Amino acid sequence: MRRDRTGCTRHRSRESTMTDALFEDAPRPARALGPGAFWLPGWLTLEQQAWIVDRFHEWRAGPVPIRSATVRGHEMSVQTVCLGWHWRPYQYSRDAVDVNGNQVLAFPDWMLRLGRRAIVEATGDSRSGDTYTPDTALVNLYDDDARMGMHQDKDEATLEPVVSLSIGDSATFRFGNSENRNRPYEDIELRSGDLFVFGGPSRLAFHGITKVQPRTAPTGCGLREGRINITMRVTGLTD
Ligand SMILES: O=C(O)CCC(=O)C(=O)O
Ligand SMILES: [Fe+2]
Repeated sequence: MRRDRTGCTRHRSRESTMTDALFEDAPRPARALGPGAFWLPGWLTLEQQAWIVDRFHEWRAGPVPIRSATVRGHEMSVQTVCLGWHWRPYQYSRDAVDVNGNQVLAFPDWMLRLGRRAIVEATGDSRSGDTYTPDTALVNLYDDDARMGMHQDKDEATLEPVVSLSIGDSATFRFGNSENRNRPYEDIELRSGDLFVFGGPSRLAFHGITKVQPRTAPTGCGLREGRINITMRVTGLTD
């Protein structure tokens, strides 16, 4: 038994222990996919991921239960629960008028602090940590077959950056251009613990999830199957 770099416990044969030194997982350095778009692999520790998954189980139960939003008569394959403001295609409200009319849970303080740290570490701009004030989070749950088509996050009244955190199964994230959903785009694999930030000139880039890789969630992340993605945003709305 050994622990890998992410603290993940795995059972290993003697042979695989020997070959690890030869064929380690390639390192995944932080990188920019475009101006204002930053990918920081392995940003959350397994402990943080498991703690957030515990919170997710609280959120999904209510006061507004997790549900698949209906877009032009079709249910999305992803299920969503919101914090701070409730999102439905294509607007925000405090009350979940398309679910049960209840007010969504408040946006938690710890998530505000996490969002600020994410922005500072992604952009390298320490001042942004004082001003970035996300007031909503969309928490998406993907099963093996769930996808999210190419879209822009444009229901917010500001162009403040979006902070995205992934936990559980890996997924193929397609990050494109701001003109349309076609090429040029780049496909990257978002794994459990990865941070992705898009703001500035990339804030309105089209993006989506083309595939979830079942059974790739690392041991200890809190999810045995499926994928959670949290996107924090600044709605720019007031009551
Ligand atoms: O699941 C993801 O990584 C992306 C989610 C997303 O684009 C959204 O919720 O608007
Ligand atoms: Fe999005």
